[in-house]
Amino acid sequence: MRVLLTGGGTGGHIYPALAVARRLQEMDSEVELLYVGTKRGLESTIVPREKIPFKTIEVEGFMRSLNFEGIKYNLRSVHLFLKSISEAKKIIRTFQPDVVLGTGGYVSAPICYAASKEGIATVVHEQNSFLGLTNKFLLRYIDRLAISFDDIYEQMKKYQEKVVFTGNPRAQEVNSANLPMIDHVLGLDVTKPIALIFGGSRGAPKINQAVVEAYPILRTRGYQIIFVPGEEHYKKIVKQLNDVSPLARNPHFVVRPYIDHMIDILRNVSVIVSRSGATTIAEITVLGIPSVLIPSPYVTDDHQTKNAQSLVNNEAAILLKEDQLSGKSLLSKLDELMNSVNKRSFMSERARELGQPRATDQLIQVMLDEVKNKKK
Ligand SMILES: CC(=O)N[C@H]1[C@@H](OP(=O)(O)OP(=O)(O)OC[C@H]2O[C@@H](n3ccc(=O)[nH]c3=O)[C@H](O)[C@@H]2O)O[C@H](CO)[C@@H](O)[C@@H]1O
Repeated sequence: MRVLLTGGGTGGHIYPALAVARRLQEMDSEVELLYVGTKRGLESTIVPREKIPFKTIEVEGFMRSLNFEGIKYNLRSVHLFLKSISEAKKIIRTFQPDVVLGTGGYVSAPICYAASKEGIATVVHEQNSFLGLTNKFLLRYIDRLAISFDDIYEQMKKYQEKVVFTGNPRAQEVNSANLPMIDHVLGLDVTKPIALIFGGSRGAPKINQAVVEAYPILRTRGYQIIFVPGEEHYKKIVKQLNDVSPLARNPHFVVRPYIDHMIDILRNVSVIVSRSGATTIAEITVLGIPSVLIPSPYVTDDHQTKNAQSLVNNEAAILLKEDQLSGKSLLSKLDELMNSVNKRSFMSERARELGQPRATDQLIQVMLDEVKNKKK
């Protein structure tokens, strides 16, 4: 079977596609994969490292504001989009996939559109509790839309028969990974609580700033912390922290620009402080990790607040709004969780109730069903 995967820009769109890729390879050693992304998206570094054949096309998003600059930018995007459809068709005709899976981000629009026009089984996965712009556009052309939050169903209107609930495939991957038992991770003792602080796949300056503000007190608490400010912000943040107190003298406070093998870390942390991107949510719930969620207010239709709310409503996470985020509030939420085993185990159970441990297999089944349907 030949499977074309596409999706990108940020990790939240890439890791679900990779979870499907790895599971397909486990199920069928003969499966042929091709991943199509853009040069600028994170996929251009993440996917080749996974040794999955990778091709790029040029495509850009649209600007929401319609001032002169916005219109100029959007005209260029329309031009690129039309060009990218013919590039996509070429890739599809050469690779001849049995099925195409799109996991969102601009790049999946021309690929999934072209695939459906070429009569190929096309499945799109939406990670969020809100239908993204790309997926909204694709809905009328594709065969199935797989979703991760039930309440999105209402937004589908006349396309509801295409919608199927699978969950986010990254959940099954992090849950079923066969990892050796270890006693240390990044030099920290896994038998004692570790908190992981990060701001999605690209880092979040406001979260980074709050950590820098909290650091003078945080370092004296002696908590084990893994802090991931994001590649782009790493150098500046390390300098700011070192100015307060050299990191070398605080071995329980580990800072990394990006974590390549997040599964190893996730399986060994007791608390997470992060944005509420949908794929992070899928990981937190399936593993039952207590969390402090700080939704990004800069995303479409405030969807990260909706993502976070699904956990908060089940008492599985603490919500910290960005406008209330400071060194002080971050420290107080961290204290609340790091100092109470009972609270952590209660939240852990509540989070796990929302986990989706069979999501990859369910999504693959939908893809296989569509391949069969096309052959009928
Ligand atoms: C600003 C923005 O547009 N964010 C969107 C983007 O977020 P973003 O890409 O940040 O997505 P998520 O939080 O959903 O996923 C991040 C992924 O990156 C991984 N990770 C993160 C840091 C690191 O060092 N190493 C690593 O592997 C996480 O474990 C997770 O698997 O896509 C999500 C899924 O559509 C959306 O819900 C978010 O709203």
